[in-house]
Amino acid sequence: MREAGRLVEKVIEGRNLSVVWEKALAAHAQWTDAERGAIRDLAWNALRRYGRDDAVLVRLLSKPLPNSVRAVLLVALARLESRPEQSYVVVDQAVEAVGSFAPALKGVANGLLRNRIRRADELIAELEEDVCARWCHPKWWSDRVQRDHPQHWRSVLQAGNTHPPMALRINPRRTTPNHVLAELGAAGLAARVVDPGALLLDHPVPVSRLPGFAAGRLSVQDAGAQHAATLLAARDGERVLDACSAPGGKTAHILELANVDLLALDLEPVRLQRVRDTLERLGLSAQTRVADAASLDQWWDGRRFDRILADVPCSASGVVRRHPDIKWHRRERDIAAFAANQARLLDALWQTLAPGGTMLYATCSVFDEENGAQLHAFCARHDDARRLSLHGRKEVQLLPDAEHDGFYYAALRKRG
Ligand SMILES: C[S@@+](CC[C@H](N)C(=O)[O-])C[C@H]1O[C@@H](n2cnc3c(N)ncnc32)[C@H](O)[C@@H]1O
Repeated sequence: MREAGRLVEKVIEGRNLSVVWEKALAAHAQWTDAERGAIRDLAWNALRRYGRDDAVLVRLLSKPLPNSVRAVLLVALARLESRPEQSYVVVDQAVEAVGSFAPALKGVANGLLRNRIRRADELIAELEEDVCARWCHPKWWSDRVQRDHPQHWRSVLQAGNTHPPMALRINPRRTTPNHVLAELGAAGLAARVVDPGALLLDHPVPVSRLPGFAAGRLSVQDAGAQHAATLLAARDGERVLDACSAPGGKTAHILELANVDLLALDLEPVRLQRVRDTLERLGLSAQTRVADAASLDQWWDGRRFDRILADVPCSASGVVRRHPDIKWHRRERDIAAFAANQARLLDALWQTLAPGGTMLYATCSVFDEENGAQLHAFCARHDDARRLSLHGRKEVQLLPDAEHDGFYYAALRKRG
């Protein structure tokens, strides 16, 4: 609980969860897979529920506590919710964790958690009126989801607070779904096919337990993300641009499905190296280049592409259960900044698309400003752009659920 508390403490002080997690892993190479999994679960769950449990702390504390103690209490409050049958064990663990670095505050921690157990019903009733506490999302965020998805806003917010599913992508160049299902079964891992080439594990496991991963027979990729390569539908011999490619899941999928000449760009050198590593593991090849995709003079040689995947940086509001710190760090004004950058990328990339070519626009957002409204504005600016139908619709908005994360896709054809 102390280690999970350290992660939560850094996040409430404004740090990025993925970065602090990578650093913690590097500093504790001795942690076993089970320890890593347990610490990760505790910290991620606490951050998914932060809006609610922070409101509980506000109600139960009479004076402020150091962030280190608050963080352990947040971990313990989330645990009390998920394991009510172990409530007194949770209290003991939390008190011991606080005692290890702030012995004078053990009593406060103990009293607060026992108070939370005693007053559970009363607190639930009080928090019902507080939107942030009720939905565990900032109010501006839940208001926006409600406005953009009036039919489904509750399920979107609820999905954002759950443990995400773990999906696998089969590399058809090396194996088949049936073969992978058999290999997983032999390793004691139950899974089912959810889309052609996509399997959903019944229970997430560390990658090291996946048979065939190192040999490149499969990859971990959300089932919703796997729509990108199939919707792009690149054909053998085409010239393809993956404009924002890192860490490379979609790049690899495109290359698994067709023999194309692919250029993968990304702004971040460290992230682009992950694309190269992934391609090597899977036995695939592409040109890779560090560049700002919108600055054509940095990277474009003037030869146009038949297909472009623009999987642009976005709010990540469709994958928030995987990155729960995002909910608390984003500000509403960030969404307009993302949308402006997306428009800049789209306008630049459009120039590099061949007449008759296709650009697939993708985000992992559920906010309309980055999705439908973005495409609407793009088409108003470019009279040589025509929306292509995707599965009979002008766009695909996947909302997060038990099988996949939230993604948005729209395809544009350039007049020939
Ligand atoms: C949504 S992620 C891409 C995920 C990737 N397509 C995949 O499936 O693995 C967006 C990526 O865009 C990169 N990026 C952000 N701004 C960029 C820019 N101006 N030009 C190129 N890449 C950019 C980020 O570094 C990040 O890796």
